[in-house]
Amino acid sequence: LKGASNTSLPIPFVKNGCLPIIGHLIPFLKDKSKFIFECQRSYGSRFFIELFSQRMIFLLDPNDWSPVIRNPNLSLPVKDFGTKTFGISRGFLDDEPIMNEIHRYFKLYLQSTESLDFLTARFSKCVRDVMIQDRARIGSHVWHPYSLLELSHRMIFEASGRTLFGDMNPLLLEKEFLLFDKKFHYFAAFLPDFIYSLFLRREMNARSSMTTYFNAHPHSNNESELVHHRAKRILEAESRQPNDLGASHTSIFWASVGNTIPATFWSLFYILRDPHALQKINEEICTHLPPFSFSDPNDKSFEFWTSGNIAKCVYLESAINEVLRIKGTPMVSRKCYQDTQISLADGTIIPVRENDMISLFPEVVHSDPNYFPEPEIYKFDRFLGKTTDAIKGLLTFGSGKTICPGRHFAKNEIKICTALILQNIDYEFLETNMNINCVKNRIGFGIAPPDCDVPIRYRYKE
Ligand code: HEM
Repeated sequence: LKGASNTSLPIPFVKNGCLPIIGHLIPFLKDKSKFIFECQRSYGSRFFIELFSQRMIFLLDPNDWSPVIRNPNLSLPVKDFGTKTFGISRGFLDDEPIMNEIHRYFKLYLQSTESLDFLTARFSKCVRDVMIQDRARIGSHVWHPYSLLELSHRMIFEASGRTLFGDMNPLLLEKEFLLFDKKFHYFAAFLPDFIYSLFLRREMNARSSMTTYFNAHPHSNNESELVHHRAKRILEAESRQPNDLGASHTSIFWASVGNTIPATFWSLFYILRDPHALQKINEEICTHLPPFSFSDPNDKSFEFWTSGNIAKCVYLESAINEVLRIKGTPMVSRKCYQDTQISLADGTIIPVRENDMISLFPEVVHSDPNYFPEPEIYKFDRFLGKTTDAIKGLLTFGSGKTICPGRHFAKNEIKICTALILQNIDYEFLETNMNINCVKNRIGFGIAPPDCDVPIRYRYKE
């Protein structure tokens, strides 16, 4: 075993499932959750594995997380994501001044109260527009057979694309997005290049089509400030290669919908089946968020759908946080960019080499009864009065300097879709007692979609 001779770490090397050259790649890609929990049972909360020649050190005890998050030599492998996952050139990603500026834009244009309110109201309007079109297509008060994931996709995909990118038609990219998204876990696993060109050619082509589209349309009318300033800065950069703008837009496009669609699915899946949650959430939506008119083109009710008013829906907030806990299974990965050491909670010091990866796996905490009593049960009011940022161990959006900058917008998107569906749509589940799990190989990248869709029928209320 290659890794065994490498052991200079004071923590065990996992022997199960390790093959020559590729190391633990197969069990890791197949079902991360199962593999990590099995390793935890055999080796405790600290162990390491190998993926090709890279060491991946797992620290599953949340008491060990803060020295990792705070260590300046460890950070989210943004450059690997950029190149391997989205095809951005390495030279461009190495341009520190540009990258720092773009990072600043994330804070400024996704998180400031003014920008967040603008994006939130615009997103509400865009979902309303999608609903108006949909209602015109299927008619009002006519039952339409569909499925819950499709409905979540339909409500989020176009509205989110238009909110960020302005007057473009996101549906032109839908087929390519779905192809790429289905195999996203391979792109985010940073595999050797030949694997992509040999086995994932269709998905590579789909990604290229999105890049080409965005290269040809760097700006659109009514684009968000984030997209506007980012595109402008990228176009000015001397380090930029021809595809970098399109690839960077593709990365934001994916980031903005790749997790929000499954999160909305799970939110509806749990809330719609819980009469008590439905009653409480319906009451507060009715009080704080004005319904819109399907017939009045000048209706401006979406302007009241601000972050402030949405935040008044405290049961909805708690219900969404509970979805983020029960289905939020990211792997918070930090790459080591310079040899360093980490001093863990019990005083153990771990030497970490350049190129090692440290992984925290919040699902271990999200499903720990010491943190969340009866963790397997969805309790819509579990987080009443608490915010996700304040809850120790709930790391659905990552942590530290690179914590997801879109998290407040993402939560508003999920809430808006859920609220608008409750306000405007009657629905019925066509099958009860379905046993639905997450797509296993998507675990580790945020919120995994369901492994099968849930048949429903819906109709617009009169
Ligand atoms: C439910 C939805 C979402 C989930 C679960 C999610 C989760 C995450 C996670 C886990 C990270 C890595 C953080 C880290 O390891 O420190 C991340 C990064 C990021 N997310 Fe999100 N995200 C969501 C929605 C969004 C949205 C709507 C946007 C943009 C509009 C967005 C933009 C980004 C960006 C730009 C980064 C990279 C940050 C950096 O380079 O520092 N995300 N997200």
